[in-house]
Amino acid sequence: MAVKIYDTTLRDGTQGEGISFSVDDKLKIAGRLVQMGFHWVEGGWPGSNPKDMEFFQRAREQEWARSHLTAFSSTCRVGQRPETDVIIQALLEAGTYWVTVFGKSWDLHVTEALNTTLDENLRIIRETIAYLVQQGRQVIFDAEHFFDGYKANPDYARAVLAAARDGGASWLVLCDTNGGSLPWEVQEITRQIGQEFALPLGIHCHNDGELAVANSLAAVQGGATMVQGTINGFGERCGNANLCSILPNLTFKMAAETIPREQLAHLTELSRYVSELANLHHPNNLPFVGKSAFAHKGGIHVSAILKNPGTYEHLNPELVGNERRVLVSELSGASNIVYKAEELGLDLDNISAEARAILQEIKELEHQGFQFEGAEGTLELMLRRAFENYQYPFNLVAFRVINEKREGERFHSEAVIKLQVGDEIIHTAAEGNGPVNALDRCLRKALEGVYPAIREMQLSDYKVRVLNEKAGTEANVRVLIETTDGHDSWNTVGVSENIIEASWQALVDSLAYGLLKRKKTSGPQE
Ligand SMILES: CC(=O)SCCNC(=O)CCNC(=O)[C@H](O)C(C)(C)COP(=O)(O)OP(=O)(O)OC[C@H]1O[C@@H](n2cnc3c(N)ncnc32)[C@H](O)[C@@H]1OP(=O)(O)O
Ligand SMILES: CC(=O)C(=O)O
Repeated sequence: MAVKIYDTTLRDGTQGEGISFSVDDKLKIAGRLVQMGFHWVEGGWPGSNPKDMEFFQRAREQEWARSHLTAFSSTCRVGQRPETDVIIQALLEAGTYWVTVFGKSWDLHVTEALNTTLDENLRIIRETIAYLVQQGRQVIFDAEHFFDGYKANPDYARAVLAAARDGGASWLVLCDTNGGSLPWEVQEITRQIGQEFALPLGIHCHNDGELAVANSLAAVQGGATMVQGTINGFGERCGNANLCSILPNLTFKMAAETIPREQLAHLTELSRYVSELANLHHPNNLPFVGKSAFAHKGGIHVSAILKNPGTYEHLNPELVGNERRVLVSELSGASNIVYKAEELGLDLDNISAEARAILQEIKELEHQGFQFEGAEGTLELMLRRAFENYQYPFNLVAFRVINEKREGERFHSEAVIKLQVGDEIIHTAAEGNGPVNALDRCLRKALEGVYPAIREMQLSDYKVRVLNEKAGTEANVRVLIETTDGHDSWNTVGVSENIIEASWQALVDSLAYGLLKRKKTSGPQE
């Protein structure tokens, strides 16, 4: 079975709240989709806005390989003829060989939204498609609200498809525009339409009932051979069918021929790239492509995947370019420690007494408020201390922070630190706009001469979480710090009832871990 993949991220995806791509972004995304072998890329609606018009002008200079670029539009307006309708003329100006036209297939929409007669709707669909075909275009017809329309008035919904066919459409796409249909309805209605119409069928689902992926797969079971959707399920209201889930399900579970299998290994990268260009967080729990899609936390799970990954994974993550991860937390068993130690290249003989001891320490620290799954830097330092006799590159002798606020003057903080580095004692002082900033500056000042690599490390995020709010200002706090060296970033954690001490722990780990990473990639420090 072959199923063609039609991407509408650049059109229906941009109808999602908070999503707006520049023309450059759209061209970049289109380029990636082409590289991966998507069959159609719907670039936008040229009659809607100048940005989409510019996209189609610039898209002519881009390489389309075996993918088709398609431009989207409504039919001509009620009472108009396509040859004089501005929206249809803009569609032709886009200059694409493929065009996608949507029309109403639910009688309610014809009378209420279009405010016209059922016959006039059939006329604008038929005449628009016939005109576009006459202008040398291949037309995909999106039958808007098809499933709702079919349930309300099946004869009229069929008449709409017949009008599109008679106009010369190449594909009939059944749309679950309001996203409220159920998989078995979609499968059965698609099957019935497939028996009545000789044209190939497509499916376009929205996710309002959280069933867009299931409905798209059901349509394929019912005979559809084109699936429309978007990357990450972006789209109007709750979004469209997510192609990042549909593609692996079709390919690996339903044995359908879609895009080349080797290209599916770029799916995770594509999904994250599109989120990045949309300036949106990439949800960890996205199936197949999310950071947590193959992350194992419970000790029982990790123990089993060490024996056979298939015990808790429905698919090999490499097939979609994702990776298996093991998290360490209070829900870990010794297996999580063994897995993590192996990943770090530490010499650990299976489940040893040391592994059990460190596991116990982790559970106790999490009870105090530490959270290691979000602080891989602190965790790695702990494991290396336990299994490799890792020594910190510096040790605290003492520090003092002075805060002063005088009426009418700015808050003033100053830190003084005494550190031991090898045999040397380093004594420094620095000011900052707050106590943590003063400590951070002072610590760097003390260490930069000995470890110049620290100059490249910047604190990129600092989060404080009060752990037992009821204790008020006496509460324990957790400080999570993210640090970057411009290429990579890492997280470290500290917990104390004193926010300065918690910050100090996380700060020290952030620099120590940065130096460790540096040593691992480029050998010993200068
Ligand atoms: C199901 C879907 O997702 S379809 C795609 C929806 N996407 C968008 O709407 C985004 C792009 N849209 C736009 O830029 C604008 O809405 C435009 C340029 C298309 C139209 O703008 P305007 O001319 O100002 O009209 P407006 O948006 O207020 O109303 C839509 C008009 O299109 C008509 N219309 C709706 N569907 C169709 C159709 N399939 N065929 C013909 N006309 C249609 C409506 O009846 C309404 O006409 P009216 O003003 O005479 O009542
Ligand atoms: C065509 C379309 O976007 C829809 O029916 O949802």
